[in-house]
Amino acid sequence: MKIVDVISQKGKPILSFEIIPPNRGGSILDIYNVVDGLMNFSPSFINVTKHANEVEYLENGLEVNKIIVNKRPGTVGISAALKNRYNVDVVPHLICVGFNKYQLEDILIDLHYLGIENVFVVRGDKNRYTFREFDEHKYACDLVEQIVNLNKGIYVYPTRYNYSTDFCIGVAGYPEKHFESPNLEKDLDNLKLKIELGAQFIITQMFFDVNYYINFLDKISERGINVPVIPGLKPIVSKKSLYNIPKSFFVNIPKELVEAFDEAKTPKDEFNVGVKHTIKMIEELLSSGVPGVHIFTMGKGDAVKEVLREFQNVF
Ligand SMILES: NC(=O)C1=CN([C@@H]2O[C@H](COP(=O)(O)OP(=O)(O)OC[C@H]3O[C@@H](n4cnc5c(N)ncnc54)[C@H](O)[C@@H]3O)[C@@H](O)[C@H]2O)C=CC1
Ligand SMILES: Nc1nc(=O)c2c([nH]1)NC[C@@H]1CN(c3ccc(C(=O)N[C@@H](CCC(=O)O)C(=O)O)cc3)CN21
Repeated sequence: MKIVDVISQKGKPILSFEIIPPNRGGSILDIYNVVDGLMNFSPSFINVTKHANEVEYLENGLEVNKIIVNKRPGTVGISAALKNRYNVDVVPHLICVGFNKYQLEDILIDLHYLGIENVFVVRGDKNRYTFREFDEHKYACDLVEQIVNLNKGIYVYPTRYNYSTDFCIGVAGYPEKHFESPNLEKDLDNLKLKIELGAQFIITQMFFDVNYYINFLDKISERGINVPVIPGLKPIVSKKSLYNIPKSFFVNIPKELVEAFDEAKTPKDEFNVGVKHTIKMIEELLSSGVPGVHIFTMGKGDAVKEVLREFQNVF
C-alpha cells in the first residue's frame, strides 16, 4: 500500500523502521535476525537505505587497477525479501550520486515489477571516495521529477510502450537544516520544491530534542507544506555513538542527554540512558499528534525492542 494511504487509513500513529544493508559479503540472516524480533511490534513499513558506489585503487603486481565498488549493495533485493518474508510494505531508498537517470530508471522498473509501491528519494552522501557519474541528478528534487514523470508513463529512455508506474515518493526533511544549506529558510525552500514536484511524505533526519521537530512543523506549515512529516528517531545507546552521531549527521545533542551519558558508569547504564531518552521523545511526539514514528534501527535491535515495550498497543 502507499505510505500516504497507510497513514490515512490506520486511525492511529504508525510505526516504521529503517534498516541498512549488510556490508558487502555479509548475510541477509543478520537482517532477518533484527527484523524477526521487531515484527511483533507491527511496523507499517520498513525503509532500506541505499549507499553510494566508491572508487578504489587495487594494487595488482606492477599495475594499479581502479575499481568501483558498492560496500553495501542489495537495497532492491533486501526490500523484496522483506516484503515476501513479512508481508510488510517496504520503502527502498534511491540516491542520485553515482547513478545516471537511465540506471535509476532500470531500478525503478525492477521495483515496479516487484510490486513495491513506495520509494524514498535522497541525493546521497558525498565524500572523497564517492564515485560520481558525470551526468547524475544534482539534487533529490530532480529524481523526484523523474519518478513523477515515470508515473505518467514518461520514460527517460525513449520506449514504444510508456506503461505508467504509480510510486508514492518520500523525501528527507532536516529539522536542524541540512548541513550544506546556508540557513534553515533556504533548506525549507528546497523541501517545498520537492513537495511541489510531487513528493507525498517526509521523513525527518534524526533529532534529539522534540522542540526541533515542533519548530520545523510550524515553519513548514507556514510555507503551505501539508504532507505527513514522520519524525526519524535514533536511539543513542553508547558514549561512542554520542560523539560519532554529530560528526556523521550534523545534529545537536541536548545538554541533559550529554550529562546523563557523562554520569553513566557502565555500558548497561549508557544503554539505559539512551532507551529512556528515546521513550521520553516518543511520548512527547505522540502527545503532539505525529502521524507516526520512524526508528533508525541500524544495529540497535535490542534498544529498539526495549523502547517499544513501553508502547504496546499504541501503534
Ligand atoms: N543513504 C540514505 O539512505 C540516506 C541519505 N541521506 C542523506 O541526506 C543528505 C541530503 O539528501 P537530500 O536531503 O535528499 O538532498 P537534497 O538534494 O534535497 O538537498 C541537498 C542539499 O542541497 C540543497 N538543495 C536542494 N535542492 C536544491 C536546489 N534545487 N538548488 C539549490 N540547492 C538545493 C539543500 O538545501 C541541501 O542543502 C544526503 O547527504 C543524503 O545522502 C538521508 C537519508 C537517507
Ligand atoms: N547524511 C545521512 N546519510 C544517511 O545515510 C542517512 C541520514 N543522513 N539520515 C537518515 C538515515 C539514517 N541513517 C543511519 C545510518 C547509520 C546509523 C547508525 O546507527 N550508524 C552506526 C554508527 C553511527 C555512528 O556512531 O557514527 C551506529 O552504531 O550508530 C543510523 C542512521 C542512514 N540515513
